[in-house]
Amino acid sequence: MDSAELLEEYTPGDFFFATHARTVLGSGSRQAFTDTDVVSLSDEVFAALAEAPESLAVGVLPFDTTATPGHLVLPRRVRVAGATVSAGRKPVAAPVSVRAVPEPVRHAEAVARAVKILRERGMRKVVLARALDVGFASPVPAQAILNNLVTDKAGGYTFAAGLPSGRSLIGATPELLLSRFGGHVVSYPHAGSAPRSADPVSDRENAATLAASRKDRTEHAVLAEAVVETLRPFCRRLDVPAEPSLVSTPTMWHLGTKISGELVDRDVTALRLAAALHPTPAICGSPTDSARQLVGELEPFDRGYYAGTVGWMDARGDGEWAVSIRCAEVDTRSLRLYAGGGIVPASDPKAELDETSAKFQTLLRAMGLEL
Ligand SMILES: C=C(O[C@@H]1C=C(C(=O)O)C=C[C@H]1O)C(=O)O
Repeated sequence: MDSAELLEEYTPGDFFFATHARTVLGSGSRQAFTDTDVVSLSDEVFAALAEAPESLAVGVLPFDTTATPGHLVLPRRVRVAGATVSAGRKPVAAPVSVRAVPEPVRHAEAVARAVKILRERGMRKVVLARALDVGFASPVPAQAILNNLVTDKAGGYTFAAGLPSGRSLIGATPELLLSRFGGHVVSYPHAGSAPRSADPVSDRENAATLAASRKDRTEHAVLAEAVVETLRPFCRRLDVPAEPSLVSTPTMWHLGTKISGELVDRDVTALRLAAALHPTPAICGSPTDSARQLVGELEPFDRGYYAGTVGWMDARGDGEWAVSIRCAEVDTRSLRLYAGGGIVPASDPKAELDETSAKFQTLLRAMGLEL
């Protein structure tokens, strides 16, 4: 089966996950698992895969795994092909309404409050997000949006996943939470951001400024340290570059650290490892519990499955789990786009607001919108 056909066949409710190496399409559900205890969810799913070794488990974990259930399915039909080649962009009808939640100025105020609270409480980082609600006159063309994300090469992991509500999470994220193939594990945390520019000179300047930014390097170090600390007990060897590198998508520059290791115990599955890492300070903060609580205090909405993880696992326990950012929760005639950014005591509210606007561009471009 060719990967372009899998993309063409995607219908809302299906699971779709495309990387530079493979495209996975899961349709229908022969068994579904919905649980707020991620450890038992991982174990249940792994046990079910043992009974259906030719299948895959696919799905999502939410941002707040204690409040919102993880949702995984063994699809009725799983098809896997090579890297996705797209046949070209598709038109997306213009929306009839766009509303920021909260108002941009309120987001900047929340960032200013976060900066103050971080200093008062001695916290290192919190990630604050905002949303855009977009309404359409006719059903949202989810397949066309997914198609355009693939065509734009908008992120290393282009995904769509059905949610318990019947809605779908659709996006293209650059960030790998965890992959496991045999004893080999990789995590590629991203933190520290700057927008791309159409002008090559300012584009290079933005990248150089990011690479040299003390604030962004601190923000990144908090994340890389947390990922290393969580993976260390599971690994007999862990390779951690001393310096973050510059990574890019068509819309953003980031600082990324590619961490790879060899597992002590191959019985630890990809999903268990992803659940142990989640929520990293890329999307929550540090310390984790205080940051999660602060997110609840400062954001005027529930994140649901934004800033969670999306991916697949097989019967060997191998799999790939990406951080579910640069995405939208798609309903019948509306969708909600999310974008967040890491706040540290040295953050500037206006710059953080601009960073979320830049991050919205991944989805807005796929929808043919210039905002
Ligand atoms: C939270 C998001 O992105 C995350 C936050 C980043 C940052 O603060 O610099 C960078 C990459 C992502 O880990 C998002 O896109 O919504």
